[in-house]
Amino acid sequence: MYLTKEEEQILNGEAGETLRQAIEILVALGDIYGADSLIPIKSAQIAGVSYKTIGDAGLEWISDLEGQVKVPSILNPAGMDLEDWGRLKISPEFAEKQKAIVQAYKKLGIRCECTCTPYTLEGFSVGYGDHLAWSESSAISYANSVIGARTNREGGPSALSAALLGKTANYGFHLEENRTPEVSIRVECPLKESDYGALGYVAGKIIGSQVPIFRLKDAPEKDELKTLGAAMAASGAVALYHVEGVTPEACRLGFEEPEEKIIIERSQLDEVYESRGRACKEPELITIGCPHCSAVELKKAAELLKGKAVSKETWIFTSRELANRYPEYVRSIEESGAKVVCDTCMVVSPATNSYSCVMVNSGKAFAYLPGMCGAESVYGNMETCIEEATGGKRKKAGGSY
Ligand SMILES: C[C@@](O)(CCOP(=O)(O)O)CC(=O)O
Ligand code: SF4
Repeated sequence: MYLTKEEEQILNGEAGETLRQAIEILVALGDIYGADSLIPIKSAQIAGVSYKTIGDAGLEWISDLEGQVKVPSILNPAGMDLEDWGRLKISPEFAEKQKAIVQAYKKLGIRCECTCTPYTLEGFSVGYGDHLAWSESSAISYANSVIGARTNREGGPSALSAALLGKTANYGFHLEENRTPEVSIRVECPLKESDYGALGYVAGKIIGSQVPIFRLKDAPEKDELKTLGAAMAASGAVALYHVEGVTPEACRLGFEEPEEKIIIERSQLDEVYESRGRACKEPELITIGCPHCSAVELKKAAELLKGKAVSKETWIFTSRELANRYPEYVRSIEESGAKVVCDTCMVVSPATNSYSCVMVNSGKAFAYLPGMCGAESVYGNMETCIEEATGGKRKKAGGSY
């Protein structure tokens, strides 16, 4: 791989040990994947924040790093709500470690709003064709597919290295030729909301890490694309997809039909919804917001919960910025007894590990909860999740239940 004189000096340790390590990681990846050079990036999104997933070894590594990131950089969800960790009964020991991890990242100049939907935040804009180094799989999929930006599936350490250098190795999805669809997926039935999560769950299992182009009957909304991509990245390893007539590259570049073709039927999606009888019958916990809820999703949850009371533990995850921007939605949700939780999620928080059956409206959470939290997962749309949470109960006049 070609390195500039300055990059050579960094590799020789002339800019300090942190940058030497960082460039070493990027050069190693570049050599493995055949990159010609390092290229500048617009931003970095760094996964590997929850103490539950990175542990003491991760904390130690980050704490030893020095210097400042060179591009706008932001963190993925942590293991707890950083302002109110007691509400999901996180232990003080965990909280101490988690705070230390976030502090260590902050010292490097990284924004500590912990979210997997950074593209919704003020001052973190991402545009078509931008090169990025992002590492949370749903955010990667959204940036690549829905925005038309360019990022590989970075790991936490490589995204952090890229943030510190302001560069990444030029291979994979940074190159136009690797962004062409390899398989076409036709779906004839109409799709709505959580159907896209079910579709992503089914599609990801079939296509693994291929780049698909979807031919759909309806044009999905942004949140539906978010949920589709998140699920495909979890049940498979899809980092980029196109939707004919919808996503920017499909519209601008007009791809040819790939040779490999798949048809997904309604019955395959129905099987995901039918998980309830198979896995567990009685969810003890309801979780919404994987990926983190958008303003539209928060509003919908608030409307569905208005005047109702939850009888089961119910957590709704979003970014702190959106929760602060829409206090009226948060109020409506919390008046029902449900909790709006920021900075974390049902997958990376240790809180979920104390439940054995969890209901979700996310194909990604559906795929990950058994492995990452030891809980069976049950799939439903947001309405069904809220019905399950409230048991159909309405709040009595005067506010008592
Ligand atoms: C589950 C996931 O969304 C977040 C957990 O990863 P981490 O704790 O940020 O390394 C990982 C991913 O899918 O990229
Ligand atoms: S909410 Fe879902 S998409 Fe976001 S970090 Fe957690 S598991 Fe990943």
